[in-house]
Amino acid sequence: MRFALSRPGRSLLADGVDAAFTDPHAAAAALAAERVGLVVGALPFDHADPAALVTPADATFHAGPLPLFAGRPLPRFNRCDVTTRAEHRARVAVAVARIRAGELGKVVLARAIELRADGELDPAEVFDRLLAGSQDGDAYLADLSAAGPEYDGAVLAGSMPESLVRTEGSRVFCAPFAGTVARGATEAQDRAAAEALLASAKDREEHAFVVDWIAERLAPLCSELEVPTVPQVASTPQVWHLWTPIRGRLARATTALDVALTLYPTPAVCGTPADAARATIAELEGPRGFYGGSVGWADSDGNGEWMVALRCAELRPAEGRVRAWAGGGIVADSDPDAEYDETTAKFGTVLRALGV
Ligand SMILES: C=C(O[C@H]1C=CC=C(C(=O)O)[C@@H]1O)C(=O)O
Repeated sequence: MRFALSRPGRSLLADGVDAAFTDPHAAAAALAAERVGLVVGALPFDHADPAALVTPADATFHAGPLPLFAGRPLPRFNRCDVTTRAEHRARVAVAVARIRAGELGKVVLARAIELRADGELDPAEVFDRLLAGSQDGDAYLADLSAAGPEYDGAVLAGSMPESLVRTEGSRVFCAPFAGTVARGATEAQDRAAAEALLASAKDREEHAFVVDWIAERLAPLCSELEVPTVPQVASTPQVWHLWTPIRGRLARATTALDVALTLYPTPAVCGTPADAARATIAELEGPRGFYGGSVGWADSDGNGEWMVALRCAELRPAEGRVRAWAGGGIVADSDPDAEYDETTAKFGTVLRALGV
């Protein structure tokens, strides 16, 4: 399996390679000129890094989520934290100081963990468990080999309902997520957590940066654009998020990949102003690879969907190695301990899938 995207509405499984692209703009141009009919794969967090995009030899669309495949046992994993609690807290404190000094409005800081498998690591099995653990049938898998020798045999797999962009011909939808609270232990605590999130000025501010960014970039492309002013709440099994459904109509024929390239990385994974946020992330974290990028597909008829690459792990089956990231949006009122705990809750998606 080279590529899989499971979504509640429409899913795609793809295999084989007819053409490969490290430059996403070349892939978008090939789609627009109808030299290829379909492109699938992953975009890295940093636009300067190579993408892992292919025109697959075989592709099958499914109505609704993908079915679960036959389960094989996973190996056991030994875990180590790449970023310690103290390091993450210190990074958050630096970011808060810069935001309070007016250098930045928001920046998303992530930490990484690494896991070593004691047996065969099968990406299809990890994908299956991510899908089984999701609430609404959301999961993705993208072979990263097309990005070059550094990624030979590497696979990105994750599960998160945040859709960067979906296009159906001229119709365009975005579902930005930002602002988080962990799920409550009882039904009453869970409901109270969601209500507190909706009422949180800090989380509303964090969320507004993302909605404003998307609206600003979509507006020039659209003849109609609907941007709700009040967010809603949505859950994963681990956390509640604020999210906003944005809908529009594209003024000119374009591909979903072109729209994704215009929008990503949004301030749900990077920050505002984008250049200052990107520089802060590079300085405090180092390279992110494909975490915070996007995974999806686009066809030459203007259809496609690109997910925000979050709640994910990069799998290196030949080395039995897994690296996962989780981050959070930092604004002026962010608290370093709460931010660390938020990343712990977000890691739950990948760790539960790996049985850790
Ligand atoms: C950066 C991540 O989540 C983003 C998506 C939703 C909520 C977020 C937040 O509340 O900080 C983040 O912007 C991550 O999962 O690593």
